[in-house]
Amino acid sequence: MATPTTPLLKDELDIVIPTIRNLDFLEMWRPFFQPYHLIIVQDGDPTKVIKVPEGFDYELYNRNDVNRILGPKASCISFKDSACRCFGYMVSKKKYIYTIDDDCFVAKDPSGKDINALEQHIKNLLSPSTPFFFNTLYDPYREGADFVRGYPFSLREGAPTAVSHGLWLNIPDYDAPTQLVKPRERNNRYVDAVLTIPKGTLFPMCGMNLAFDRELIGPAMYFGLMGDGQPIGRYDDMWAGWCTKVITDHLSLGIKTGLPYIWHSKASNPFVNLKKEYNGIFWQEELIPFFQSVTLSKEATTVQKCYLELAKQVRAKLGKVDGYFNKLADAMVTWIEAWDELNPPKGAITTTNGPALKSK
Ligand SMILES: O=c1ccn([C@@H]2O[C@H](COP(=O)(O)OP(=O)(O)O[C@H]3O[C@@H](CO)[C@H](O)[C@H]3O)[C@@H](O)[C@H]2O)c(=O)[nH]1
Ligand SMILES: [Mn+2]
Repeated sequence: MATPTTPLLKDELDIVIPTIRNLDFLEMWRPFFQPYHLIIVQDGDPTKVIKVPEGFDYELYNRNDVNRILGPKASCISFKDSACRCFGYMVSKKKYIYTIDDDCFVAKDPSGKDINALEQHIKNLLSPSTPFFFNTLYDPYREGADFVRGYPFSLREGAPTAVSHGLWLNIPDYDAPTQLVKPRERNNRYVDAVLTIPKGTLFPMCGMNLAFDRELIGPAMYFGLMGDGQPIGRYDDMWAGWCTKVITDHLSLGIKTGLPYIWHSKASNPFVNLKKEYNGIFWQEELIPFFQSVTLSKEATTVQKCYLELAKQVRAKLGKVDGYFNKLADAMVTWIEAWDELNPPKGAITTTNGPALKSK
């Protein structure tokens, strides 16, 4: 009788789910997610009771918990926007994070087999990336592939993978204008590939189906100031992705995109999205050149140091685009302070009582 295998990274990975809805979607993921610990970040009204399906090991945080745990530093955690999910990254104690939206379901591959998205993300994270030289046969570490002729042997060791960015079948993650002109467009194209995003190239990171190595890049995964009281929304994951990419480039880490796919079921309202996004659509024409021009010093040897240097440059160069970026630069610093308070270096004596877990 074959001994049951322990799920990969069972005790080293947390699944972070932001939610304002219910968590029925977990039933479909049960075969893949049940062995893992969930961190549920309940957004919106904290008096609303979110039912977690039986049999899952979880901790759940609502806005009252965020305020209780972070005190005044809670100001850096967005309210009424999926950006709140980054609070889950901060309170986790695990090496890896997988975050997924509550309207994302198990997709099927072309053979009709259910896709274990978590397993593919783990494979992506546990194998190196190739940011310094593009391999035309895609992921060279994958079964049945390799480096192609002309690929320098000195670069074949690759770089540690910090982020694994998955994709979506059915409802693609389009911005509001695209959603408005193509309301019925569905993504049915399953591309069987995992690519490393080359060094020096930015990308639009979507938080819907995303995994990362928290120890390599966690402090950079701040999803910004979005939603309630802010002039922008739905750019939380984009902001985190641009900050993360300049930092992984600087620290010689890799980011992969492609497999795994999930099935994205809900198209959010394009008119509501347009209101949330309109500043972002306009500002990003200034933000992209800013991130493309960012340089970090050789003293920036940790993610926190990189991030604080970045916050300084945001204030200096983007504050003139809009006063919002001064607030965001402050929030970036607060985020790092809160991160370091909740995640002191191993062996450090801590004064905080740590996050009080609300599990069952
Ligand atoms: O105020 C809110 C709104 C939503 N959530 C939770 O966040 C995710 C995503 O919500 P939703 O599926 O409604 O939004 P999409 O437009 O499909 O999401 C895309 O935009 C990104 C948001 O910037 C998101 O990551 C993308 O996938 C769900 O789990 C909601 O329950 C929330 O917590 N607060
Ligand atoms: Mn959605």
